[in-house]
Amino acid sequence: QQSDANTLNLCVDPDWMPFEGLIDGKHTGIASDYLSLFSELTPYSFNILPTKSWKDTTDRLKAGDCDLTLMLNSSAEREKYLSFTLPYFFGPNVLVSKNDIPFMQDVSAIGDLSLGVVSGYRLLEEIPLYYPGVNIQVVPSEEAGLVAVEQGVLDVYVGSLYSTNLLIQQLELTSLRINGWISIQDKLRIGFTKPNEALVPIFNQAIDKITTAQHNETLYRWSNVQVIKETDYTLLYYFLAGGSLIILMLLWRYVVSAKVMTVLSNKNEELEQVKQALTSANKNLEYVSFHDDLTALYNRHYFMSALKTQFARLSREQINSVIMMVDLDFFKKINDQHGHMTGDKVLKEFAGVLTAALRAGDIAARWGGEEFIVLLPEANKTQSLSFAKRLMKAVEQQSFEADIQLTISIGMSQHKIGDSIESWIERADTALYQAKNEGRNCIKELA
Ligand SMILES: Nc1nc2c(ncn2[C@@H]2O[C@H](COP(=O)(O)OP(=O)(O)OP(=O)(O)O)[C@@H](O)[C@H]2O)c(=O)[nH]1
Repeated sequence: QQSDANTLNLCVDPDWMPFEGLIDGKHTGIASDYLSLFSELTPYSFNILPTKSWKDTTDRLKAGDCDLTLMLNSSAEREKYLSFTLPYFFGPNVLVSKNDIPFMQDVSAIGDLSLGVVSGYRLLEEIPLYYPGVNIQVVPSEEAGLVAVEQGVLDVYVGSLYSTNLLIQQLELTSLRINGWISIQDKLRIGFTKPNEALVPIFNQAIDKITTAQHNETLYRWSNVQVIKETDYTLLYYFLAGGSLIILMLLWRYVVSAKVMTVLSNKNEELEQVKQALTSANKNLEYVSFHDDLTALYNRHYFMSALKTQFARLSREQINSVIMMVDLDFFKKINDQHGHMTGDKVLKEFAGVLTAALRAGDIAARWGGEEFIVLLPEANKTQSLSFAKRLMKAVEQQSFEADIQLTISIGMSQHKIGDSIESWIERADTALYQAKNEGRNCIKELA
């Protein structure tokens, strides 16, 4: 249902502030900041199809009316109809209860208490998996869950720190406290419907380009996280007039509650620190597991999983695509003559030259040592040959560390009917072997 090739139909969650919302039909929240970034960093523009609820949004994604949604966790259920980018926004999930429940370090501390979870949220799939036996009560929305805790119908509610905290403030649910945290974090990604899964690597590249400063700016603009700790002094004033005995009693009560508040406030600080440490550790882990640390290109593991995601569609629709193996010639000599450190610099410089030559949607990765692999989806023979020649020329013109004159050998294979991922890569590898045997600094192709 795309209105033109570069316009995507976007469905959002109309009621999940500060992540996103539709206010008078206008998209707002953290997701709207990221939408502006994606409009700049990709060739796509977005047409927002208004929906009434998150359920309506998921129904329209399943029906294929929308092409994507911007901020959601992946889950086994959602993988059935969506393909996900890398996560780009991380946030903790917290436990909310009335004041009189002690601080809860994770879901296991809940015991027999009832726990409210919103219908359709991924937490509903994952909490029973990680914490079997918890007394879960399904609620229709975050607001309904928090109000149920305020009214004593539910003991605890679990949800995102940012959205629950905003709702507690907006609805003035002053008896509620953010009173613990759970180890299941939100890792929010873009979800594309299956017919649009080819866009995943393009948006992954855009996500890679978002700077830490841009992430932080968005987080600070919208999160405004102030864990609520207000004390109601009205009763105190009233009883003060009543007599010194009552004053003494109240003073005693006040001292006790102040102590509780201090403990709570320390816990909230701890929670904030844990949250920050978790967020950056997770980001780092994601990055390290998908990238090569020397060249900062994707690694073999990421390449294989991205290829797997695209392969079914390329095969099914018989889309012309090419795999290219690129190997630096006589690299051992460079190490031997100039040292390993110089060798490392040359590898990094080459990765820069390779990255600059890519089109949006191409995926390049370090295959191992001085060998690199490139997937050119939707490229015919002429286009891929011209890419290979352009790359060889760029390497020839690059002034590498220590004035090294580098050349490369390239083996290419066009995807053909009946190919498996392995047979396709193996032909590119054989073509590279031939290029090496025929004197290097050349391109060989196996159909
Ligand atoms: N500096 C550096 N060298 C590496 C790295 N990984 C692999 N190498 C070196 O790359 C060299 C590859 O040598 P060979 O497989 O003989 O290939 P070659 O010398 O490039 O020769 P041809 O590929 O046949 O042209 C070895 O000396 C490895 O030690 C790395 O991360 N840094």
